Amino acid sequence: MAWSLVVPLKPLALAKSRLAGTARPMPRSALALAFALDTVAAALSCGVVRDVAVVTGDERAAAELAAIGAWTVAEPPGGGLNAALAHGARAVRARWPHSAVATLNADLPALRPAELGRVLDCAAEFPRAFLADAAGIGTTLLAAGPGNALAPAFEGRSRQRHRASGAREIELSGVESVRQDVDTEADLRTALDLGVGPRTAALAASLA
Ligand SMILES: Nc1nc2c(ncn2[C@@H]2O[C@H](COP(=O)(O)OP(=O)(O)OP(=O)(O)O)[C@@H](O)[C@H]2O)c(=O)[nH]1
Ligand SMILES: C=C(OP(=O)(O)O)C(=O)O
Repeated sequence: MAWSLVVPLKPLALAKSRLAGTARPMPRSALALAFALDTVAAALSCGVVRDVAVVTGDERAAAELAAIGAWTVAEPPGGGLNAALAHGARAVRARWPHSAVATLNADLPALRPAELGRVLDCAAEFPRAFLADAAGIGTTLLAAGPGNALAPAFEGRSRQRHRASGAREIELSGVESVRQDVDTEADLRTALDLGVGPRTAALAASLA
């Protein structure tokens, strides 16, 4: 099955607020952009991904992500993350009416295309499916097969919410790179240990 991915991205100046207040000042905007570029580049290299739509109100991020092959959808007014994702899914279905669609967080800098492919192949067996994040509380990917509404319920304890919504939890092992979102400095260290994409690696090296 060919997938369209919807990747949400906050304005860079507001993103990654949990990387603030650490012992050393972190360039949060630059990190958020590096994570998004590495996430989207890896997703575009996955054999079952047809295209990646990034929903963002950030012009610089939109331009840089378009330059590596994503298409961009303007942020809908006043909605927050779930509204942005639902809007992105509608834009995908306007372009590809019978498409399978999956959301993918923009903060997965260790993402490996083969692991994403395994998760999407598993998701293809269910009307809706999701993958819990590494912490076991949130969600990094929510998928809806052709003809099924995405019905995103992200933010906070979204693993539980997605399970309660009837989406099937994907319980594959060996897909850590798809689960490892980076919210904190400890998450960043774990992602660096897994192996991150080139933009995050270069930025992390310059901070070391
Ligand atoms: N387009 C869009 N993306 C969002 C919005 N809120 C969060 N995101 C994205 O959703 C994903 C998960 O976001 P969060 O973990 O809540 O936010 P974050 O900026 O990554 O980190 P914090 O500021 O520390 O919460 C990331 O890809 C964010 O960029 C929103 O209102 N609009
Ligand atoms: C918004 C979510 O992610 P995070 O853990 O990055 O806040 C979520 O998992 O629903």
